[in-house]
Amino acid sequence: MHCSQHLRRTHLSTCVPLSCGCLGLTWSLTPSQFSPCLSSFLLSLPQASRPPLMALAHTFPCGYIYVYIYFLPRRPSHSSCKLSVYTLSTYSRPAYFSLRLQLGLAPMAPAMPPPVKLTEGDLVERISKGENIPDAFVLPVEHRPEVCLTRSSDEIPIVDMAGLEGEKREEVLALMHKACLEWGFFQVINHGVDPSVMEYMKQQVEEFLSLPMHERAPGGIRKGVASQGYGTGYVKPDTGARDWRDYFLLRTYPESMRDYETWPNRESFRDAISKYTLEMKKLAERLLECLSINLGLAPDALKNALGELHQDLLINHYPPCPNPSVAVGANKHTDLGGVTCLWQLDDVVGLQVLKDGEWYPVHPKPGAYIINVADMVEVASNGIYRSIQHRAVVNPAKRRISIAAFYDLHPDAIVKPIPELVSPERPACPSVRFGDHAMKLAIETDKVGKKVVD
Ligand SMILES: O=C(O)CCC(=O)C(=O)O
Ligand SMILES: [Fe+2]
Repeated sequence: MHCSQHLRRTHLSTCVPLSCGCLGLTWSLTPSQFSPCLSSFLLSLPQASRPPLMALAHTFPCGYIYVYIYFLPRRPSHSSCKLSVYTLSTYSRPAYFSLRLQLGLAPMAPAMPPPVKLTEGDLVERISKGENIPDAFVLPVEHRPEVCLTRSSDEIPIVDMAGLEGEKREEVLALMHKACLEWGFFQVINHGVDPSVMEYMKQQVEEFLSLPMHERAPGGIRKGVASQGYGTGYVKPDTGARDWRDYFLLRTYPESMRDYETWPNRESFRDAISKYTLEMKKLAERLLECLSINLGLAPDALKNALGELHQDLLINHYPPCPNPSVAVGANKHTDLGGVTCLWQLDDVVGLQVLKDGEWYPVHPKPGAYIINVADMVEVASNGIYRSIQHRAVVNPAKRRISIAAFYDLHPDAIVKPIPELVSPERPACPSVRFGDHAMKLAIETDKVGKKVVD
């Protein structure tokens, strides 16, 4: 039987001929409809008549993956089959991999497109000057952010840390505990970070972002996921799209790991970074103490469980986006380390937190920090505290800047659930080597074979 006819008859009510002619069909099925449909068709064929060669390739017009399936004739009776090309226009990358796995193929297609090499001109900041957003940023429909108008960020607890020093201490700790359990996120005010250092940092960051690119990135645009410096987003394996953000990533502790070659050669900027990151270190350590106490542990329990601090600072720069409903600034993720202290610099909304399947915006509160539990505290707390997914959406009018200070770990640090938090009712979750965990993202990006900056 002619494969394409069988497929058409059995499964495709919406097929239309390819506009370029003769070779195949185009479907407009959703990924969830599609994957079971095609794979069950292929698997239902008797072994002998399964197409002997099937190659899948893809490209990203409009952010979708097109999958081409080539069937070559196996037997003379199949000669009429020749070569059939099926173009699947709504097909997401995870569905693509899962289809390949279901068909017994390696997750990677044999021939992947070569890595896309970008130059300075491809930073989002430059692209944002255009009227349209390039296809590389367009998310598959199911990943597009809805701008949530109904949820209020007031629901995310605000913890006044000034109360920790006085008679309200128990109340403040209890609020933090509740926030960690229910949200994995909270905001802090009166957090003790020197306001003059915050102001200095803000001014230096704004000045930095107005510098010409060769001064912002003296060592060139950041290379690869593991290096420091100024750069731009990668293709995300789960969406196939790039984030609409550029960023400056730097390791700040231990101090010996500061890669000054990638920092702009400006005394005041370096000074601001040093002062600011020291404040962030102190804040994170204080928070880890509170979280430890709230878990019924000694104040230094989480700090000891995480080991030496490898602090990373990420200055996120989200230029205005001509079509924010189809792109995202930072795609949904959890943070890798212990805790994150995030500062949204201006009055531009962007951060959203996932709770019970809904995205809640976190409106910037002047001078406040947004604190979130990250993956390694989830492990150390044996899952009592969870590292919650969040993302940043973009807008057409204003650029947005946020600064995240990550309490990251030595790559060899092995984080285990703290023994006091393990019980027969709550058996130990698996231990994690931080370096392996952090490399997961990079490896996944490599697997896809399509790094943005090579
Ligand atoms: O910009 C934001 O609000 C969020 C950024 C973020 O989550 C991150 O950099 O890990
Ligand atoms: Fe994050």
